[in-house]
Amino acid sequence: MADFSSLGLSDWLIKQCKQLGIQKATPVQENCVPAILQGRDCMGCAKTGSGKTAAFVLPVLQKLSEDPYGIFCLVLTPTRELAYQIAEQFRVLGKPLGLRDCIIVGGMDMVTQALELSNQPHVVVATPGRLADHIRSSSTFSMAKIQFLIMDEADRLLEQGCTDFTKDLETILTAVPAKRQTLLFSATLTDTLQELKHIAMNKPFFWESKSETRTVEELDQRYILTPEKVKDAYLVHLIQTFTDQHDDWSIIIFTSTCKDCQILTMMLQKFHFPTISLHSMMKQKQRFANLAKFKASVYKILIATDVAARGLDIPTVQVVINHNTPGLPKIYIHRVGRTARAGRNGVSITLVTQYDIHLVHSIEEQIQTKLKEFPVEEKEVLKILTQVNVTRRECEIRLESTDFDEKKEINKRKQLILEGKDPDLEAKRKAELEKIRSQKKKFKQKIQENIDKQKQKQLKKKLLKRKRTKKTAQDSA
Ligand SMILES: Nc1ncnc2c1ncn2[C@@H]1O[C@H](COP(=O)(O)OP(=O)(O)OP(=O)(O)O)[C@@H](O)[C@H]1O
Repeated sequence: MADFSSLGLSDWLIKQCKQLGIQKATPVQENCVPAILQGRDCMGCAKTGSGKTAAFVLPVLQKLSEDPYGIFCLVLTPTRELAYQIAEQFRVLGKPLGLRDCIIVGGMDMVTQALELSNQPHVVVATPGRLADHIRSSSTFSMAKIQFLIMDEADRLLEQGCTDFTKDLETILTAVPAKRQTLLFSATLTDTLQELKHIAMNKPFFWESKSETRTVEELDQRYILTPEKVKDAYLVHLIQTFTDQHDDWSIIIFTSTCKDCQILTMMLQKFHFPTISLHSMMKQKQRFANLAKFKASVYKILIATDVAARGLDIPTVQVVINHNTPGLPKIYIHRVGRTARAGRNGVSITLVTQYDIHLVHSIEEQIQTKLKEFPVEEKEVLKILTQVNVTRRECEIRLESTDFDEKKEINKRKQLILEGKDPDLEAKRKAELEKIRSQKKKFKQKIQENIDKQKQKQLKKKLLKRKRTKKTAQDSA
């Protein structure tokens, strides 16, 4: 690992790093910092927990100190919690500069944010949706002079997943100047490289950590094969074992849906585990409060959806449990990357049902590592099976008696309205699309059936012809 002084960083920044216990540059910092200081666009792809944030924060602060003005730098990131974490790094490292930052994320007061933006902060850290709203609705601030556009978790920002940022990114990209430095970072950049090259247009410096595996060596990656019905009993057993054995361990459990996240939280609380949840159906203030309590180890277990899968840096997390096997290797890489960060050790355990085995194979292929089985005393699990499943059912019934599903529907409708769509028309459009899709499927099936029939006919004809030729040959012989 290189000394920060050899990277071209100023003494005050090196001193600031030292105060934080950051002595030597990690490879992504060693390679990207000099290129950024030279004024180049940069794409950095390095494993989770390898210090990508400081790789862009440090050179930006150095450039800012040479010519301080606002708004100098815009950082985009997919989740609200991550925006706060990045802003914190800017604030801590940029303290000697008297850095002014501003966080623009959904779920928080828009008027306060507009005021902060009009005060020309040096650095704006934002999620795309809320920033685009401000750009569309306000003329009290300008992004026209920014020198740096940074996209952290850049591949997620470009993905058209459950949250599609495309339109908001278009709005933001028209508000920032063409002459700028663009920096793109993620642990999984490679799938979206071509799209990203359109954003970082000036022959970007591309750096990718050279390693066969895509997860860190310090991570012990395990799986447990379990029938769906026994999954929760395994979960309770695992947590009981870890909490019995380690006082200071924190655990993140990832679930596939907000509802599952809520039910599991209720269930583990019933078993008196110090559990708290994080998902997108919660009010933003509650989300921040829960995360803060987990970070402070007031609660040792965080149950979360993929809203917590990327970027979050919580050193006490020793274990990540995937309650569902992630459908995409990329999601797996980010989830398990919440532990074993910055050279520490960690364990990940993925609960796998018989229907998920193909997913595990594609994860293993991508990460170039075989997951090992996690040994569990099955007898112990079976002992608690009935109690766990009864408790889960009770929690499900309790949740059904609240307006959780209704809230979800309302949230969906709210989101559509914010996007300028009519929820009823959208529902109709979706139903029609579904109808067309199923008609197409039926049509395809019919065509396939016809092709198969024709093939069979041709085959029969061929066989018959062959038989006849053989017979004529025999006759003439
Ligand atoms: N040079 C360094 N030496 C030691 N620790 C470092 C160094 N640089 C950063 N760190 C620490 O490493 C941890 C992980 O860094 P960071 O959050 O930037 O990782 P990342 O690469 O962005 O991970 P992810 O892909 O999960 O977002 C942080 O706690 C950070 O303070």
